[in-house]
Amino acid sequence: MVATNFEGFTIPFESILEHINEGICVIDNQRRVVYWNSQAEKLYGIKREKILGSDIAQFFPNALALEVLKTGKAVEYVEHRPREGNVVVISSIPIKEGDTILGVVSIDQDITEIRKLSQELEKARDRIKYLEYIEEEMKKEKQNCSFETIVYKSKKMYDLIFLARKVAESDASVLIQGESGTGKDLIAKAIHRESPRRDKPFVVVDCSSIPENLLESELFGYEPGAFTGAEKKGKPGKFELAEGGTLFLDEIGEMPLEMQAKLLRALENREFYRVGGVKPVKVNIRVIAATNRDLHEMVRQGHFREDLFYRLDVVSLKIPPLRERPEDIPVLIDYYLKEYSVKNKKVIDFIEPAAVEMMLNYPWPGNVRELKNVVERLVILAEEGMILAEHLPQSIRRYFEEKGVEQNKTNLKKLDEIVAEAEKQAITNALKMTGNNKAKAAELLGIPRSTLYYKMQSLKIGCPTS
Ligand SMILES: Nc1ncnc2c1ncn2[C@@H]1O[C@H](COP(=O)(O)OP(=O)(O)OP(=O)(O)O)[C@@H](O)[C@H]1O
Repeated sequence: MVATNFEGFTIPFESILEHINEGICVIDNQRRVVYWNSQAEKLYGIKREKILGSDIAQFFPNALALEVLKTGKAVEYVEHRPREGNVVVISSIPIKEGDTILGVVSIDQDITEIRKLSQELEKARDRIKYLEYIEEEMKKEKQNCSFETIVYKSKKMYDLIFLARKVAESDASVLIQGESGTGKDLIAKAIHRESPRRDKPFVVVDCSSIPENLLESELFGYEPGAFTGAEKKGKPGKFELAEGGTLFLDEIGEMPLEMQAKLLRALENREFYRVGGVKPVKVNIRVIAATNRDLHEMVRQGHFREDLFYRLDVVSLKIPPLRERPEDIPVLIDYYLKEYSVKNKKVIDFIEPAAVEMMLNYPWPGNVRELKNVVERLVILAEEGMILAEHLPQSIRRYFEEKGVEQNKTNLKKLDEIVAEAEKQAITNALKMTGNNKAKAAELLGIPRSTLYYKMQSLKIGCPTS
């Protein structure tokens, strides 16, 4: 190796070339490898002793250096994949003396890691773009906050939403019934948002959470000084606050009977009295009521006024529980996976099939609310974008464990039946073979005679005719 002197200092090129990060290969004009540094050894896994002096084409038939040796023209930054998983960038420069080509030096830079990192970066960018996209889509849906936010695929829900959309255009009272978590609230809001009253208030009264003695003033408001502890100026009730819009009476089944009578009067006359008031207040509202109780049954038992029931139940919407519309489960899982992926900035790439299987077969007593919470939990617990069955809450896993035990019990019963069947067959055969001689049959079967009698009786075996 040539060394250059600079003011008496010999520059150790060999040592420098040995320690740089690029693989260096020099060939002479006979294509023989005359220099091969340690980085090239590492890069290509070929020891110096093996390659030095050999024709480079033996090791790299398509080596760029061969081309450069022919043309005498430098080629720079060409990407090359010498081995599976390796990416290098090669520059090959001819070594010339005048017009004569003496050889070629190639500088190979391993960019495998850089390439990997940039691919990761690209992937991360794609993920962010994906999350931004679904976030945008969901925002659009939420802005409407109408029927677009209701996720379903089942015929049952399709029919229900069809009816709800139709009724939204009218002013009819609506009674929404369904188990807790089936989406009564969601549908009530959607009806309001798609009704001509959409720009007016949607006022919610949760009849189950207001103490009985306050319910009247909550609904109808009160006049100044109506009762101790009341605000001096008096206060408008929910009826007045909903003027022009929709009053949503949630958990109507919890309303006390006495209050039901007052509510009925207000709904029929479209006017009411504030507590302590003497002047009737006129209102223009639409009423939507909801309950998870069986109102029909409550009417039958005298816990709910029949006249109020019919007043509210002009249009009846019964939301089926999730277990009765399993086709909705996958779309709901998908929807909430997207929602919580965005919220938690996590992309889910994989869900263990067992987890999906369990979610599809679970009866969801808490309906969509329960499913939504479970999916949120799964996204939070997911590691490296993977959701596993073990991430499901105990309640669901226990359900399947218990089901497994039941299953085993029935399998055991089957096993008993199989054994009895086999015994019956063996005894019948033995009796046939011995011409119904029970002593001989017992001997043949290797059991005491008493056991044979017992088995014949319990398995209801008569003496077979041959
Ligand atoms: N079809 C659906 N699509 C999307 N989300 C739904 C659907 N049904 C219910 N949800 C969601 O499930 C949760 C519970 O729904 P909601 O509060 O409307 O139920 P509910 O029947 O009013 O329950 P409760 O009787 O306990 O008040 C909400 O977060 C709601 O957004």
